[in-house]
Amino acid sequence: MLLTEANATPDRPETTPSPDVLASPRNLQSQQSSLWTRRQQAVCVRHAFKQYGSKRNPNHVLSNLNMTVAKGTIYGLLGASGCGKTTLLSCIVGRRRLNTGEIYVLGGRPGTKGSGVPGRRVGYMPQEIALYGEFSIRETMMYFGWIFGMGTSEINDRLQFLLNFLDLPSENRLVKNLSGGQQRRVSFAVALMHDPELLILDEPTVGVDPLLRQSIWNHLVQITKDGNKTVIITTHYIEEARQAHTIGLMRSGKLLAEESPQVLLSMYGCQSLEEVFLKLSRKQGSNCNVTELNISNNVSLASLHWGRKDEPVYVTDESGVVGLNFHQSKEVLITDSSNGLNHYEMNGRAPKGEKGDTSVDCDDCSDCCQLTTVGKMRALLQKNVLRMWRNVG
Ligand SMILES: Nc1ncnc2c1ncn2[C@@H]1O[C@H](COP(=O)(O)OP(=O)(O)OP(=O)(O)O)[C@@H](O)[C@H]1O
Repeated sequence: MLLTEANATPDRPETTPSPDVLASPRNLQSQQSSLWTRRQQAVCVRHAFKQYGSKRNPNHVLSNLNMTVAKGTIYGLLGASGCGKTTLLSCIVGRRRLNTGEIYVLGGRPGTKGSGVPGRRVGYMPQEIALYGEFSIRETMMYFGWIFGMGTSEINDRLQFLLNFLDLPSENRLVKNLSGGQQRRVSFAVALMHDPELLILDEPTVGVDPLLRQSIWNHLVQITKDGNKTVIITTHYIEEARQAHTIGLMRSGKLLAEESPQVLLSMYGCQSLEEVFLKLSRKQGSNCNVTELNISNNVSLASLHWGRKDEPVYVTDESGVVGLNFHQSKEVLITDSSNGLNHYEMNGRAPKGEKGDTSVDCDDCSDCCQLTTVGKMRALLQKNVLRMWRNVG
């Protein structure tokens, strides 16, 4: 489907409408039905707008973007460097907020009851490495396992699997002494640690050798097979995304297409996804209006040299969403209190100048930032002791 809202959603089953709905005008019934279908998706983004910069000099990064990620699928999000993939993922995991638009994650809005964000229903591997350098691999896994409410023996089992699967070095090696590629794999392992329902991976295969890359994809295919797990993945290797169930081709702040790889290839009569993307980009380029030209991310796709932004990236500390950090962070969380979106600091207080309720609650609240669980206390204690100890001198 091109340049339109995705509709890969099941129809609502026949149920007896509530008295409210019976009494309402017809249009309310259809609104309710579409809200229902949005909530059935793993992720559903509607009419998303996001800009950086000032009002006078805005950098429009997301521009009326719609995205539908069905449960139990792998969704490959592709686009040239700077087109807004990381920004979109950050909004999905609740690290940033949209200017306008709606996001539903596992049935709720990020930061609200039942959304699973923040929480252990979601595993997020951010693009940047943001681990505690003075932790060993094992300590890193223990720390995040406890944060996610896992027991020590469960963590140990999972650790052995992940060390093997991701071809990691000895569990006793300190993170700061690992190569960049190894650190990225530790970061990936952290996202997989608690076996989340929704995995959001921002370029997990960068710097990974082709054999391991293939086994990572095999694993993703395997975990989504029974329909209970969903993966959103961005990658520089456009052809590897053929293994995804759905591909979202992103350019200039929107999705040019959202379809299965096979449908895209046959629809555009192309041999490769890269060709499809070029065709669509040219088409969009020729339709471009003034507003779109103002968008900063019209990077030629031909080169596909997808570099990195040099902006510092905010990392949520101890939130159970991102949790990876070289330094202590006061990253804000987002909650949605009756129609409005608010920022919150990790201590639950609204930042200066912002009003709001301090509750950030969700159904599976044992891991929410609002509650301090035994595991979380243990993890924080371990973190502070280790960091103090290893930084002596
Ligand atoms: N915190 C920020 N403040 C201002 N501008 C930002 C910020 N973060 C990103 N941008 C800008 O927003 C645009 C989209 O960036 P984003 O990181 O989302 O792109 P991307 O598609 O993930 O790129 P890449 O593939 O290189 O990681 C870029 O022009 C970038 O410079």
